[in-house]
Amino acid sequence: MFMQSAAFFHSEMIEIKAVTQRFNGARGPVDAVRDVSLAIRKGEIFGIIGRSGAGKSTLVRCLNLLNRPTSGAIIVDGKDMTTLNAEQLRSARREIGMIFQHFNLLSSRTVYDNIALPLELAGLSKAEIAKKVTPLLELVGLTALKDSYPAQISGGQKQRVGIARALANEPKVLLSDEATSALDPETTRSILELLRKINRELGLTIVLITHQMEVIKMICDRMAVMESGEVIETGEVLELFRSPKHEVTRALIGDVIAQELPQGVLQRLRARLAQSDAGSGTDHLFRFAFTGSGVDQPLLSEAVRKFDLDFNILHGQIDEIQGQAFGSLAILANGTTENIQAAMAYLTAQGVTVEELNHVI
Ligand SMILES: Nc1ncnc2c1ncn2[C@@H]1O[C@H](COP(=O)(O)OP(=O)(O)OP(=O)(O)O)[C@@H](O)[C@H]1O
Repeated sequence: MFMQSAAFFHSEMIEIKAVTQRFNGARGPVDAVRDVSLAIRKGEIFGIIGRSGAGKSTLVRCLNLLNRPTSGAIIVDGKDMTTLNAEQLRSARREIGMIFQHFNLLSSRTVYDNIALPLELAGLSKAEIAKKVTPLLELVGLTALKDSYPAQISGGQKQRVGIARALANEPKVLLSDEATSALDPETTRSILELLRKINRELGLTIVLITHQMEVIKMICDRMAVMESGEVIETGEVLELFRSPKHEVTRALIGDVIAQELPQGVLQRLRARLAQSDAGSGTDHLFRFAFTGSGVDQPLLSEAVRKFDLDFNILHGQIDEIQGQAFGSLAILANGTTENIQAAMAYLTAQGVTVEELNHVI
């Protein structure tokens, strides 16, 4: 009884302990991942975000030992992956499914046979395979397309095949390496909804890597931000959106705003901010984040009146993150430096998170 309870209370599905992955690049050794430690809980969707080259793919490939870390430990469901022999590793890998940006389907096999592949490799009979593949087709909504070939289906449908194939061995963990990066926004949303459904219905732990904050915002519970091989910030998604601490996290959030502004507006904005930075302008770009009751209070008009400012709303969004209303506004504020500072202090005191974006847009 006591022996079991230790395992029972073990709520971490994956522990990454001081992992470093060194490669010998053309210009000498490169630490693609440097001294990373993270704990990923059972049943959560954990997002890892970073710019291209930050080390996300390398880290996620360490989790199933597609990359063997140079140092450190990877513990999945209580097992240290780095100490397993070849046979043990094969069986541990069956508990970790993976999906990819370019789907990696076999073009000569039908949808059904692509999903069946891992089961064939595991030596199951045709009847056993049918028993597993049929409900998987149903789960991902592809029953009607089971006899189609990859060339005959859309990108979103291909990723659904990839997801069903990754689930065939009933894994405990699903790794997603930029699984929606090749898809349009609407298809991205439908694939992320499917991942959320699988997470809830099967209790599957999902580790998702992406370079898009939108993806994190839509489905992740907690997240880590990577830069130059290191994890620089980690926490609840809502908390990081509300008050990002690191410049890179702020810039990734700023990207969402920059992407949604029309090109002309963005150029004029950058020109105005450059003048202010050079000391001859009075514009400042801010992002205001509100949660809960702050969303529906007239705080902004109060600040404008009280401190004699002009606010030009450039971008606004009200979302739900982890079930809580979350509002974000990008505002170009114009006024004296003194008044702007006083207004921002006032808004902060009212519970608004205020962040200057001049240097990240
Ligand atoms: N096999 C390898 N040999 C040498 N260097 C490598 C190898 N794999 C990755 N790197 C280097 O490690 C760094 C991190 O790469 P990685 O692919 O993990 O980043 P990423 O965040 O996933 O970016 P992207 O989204 O562009 O793939 C890069 O500088 C890359 O050039």
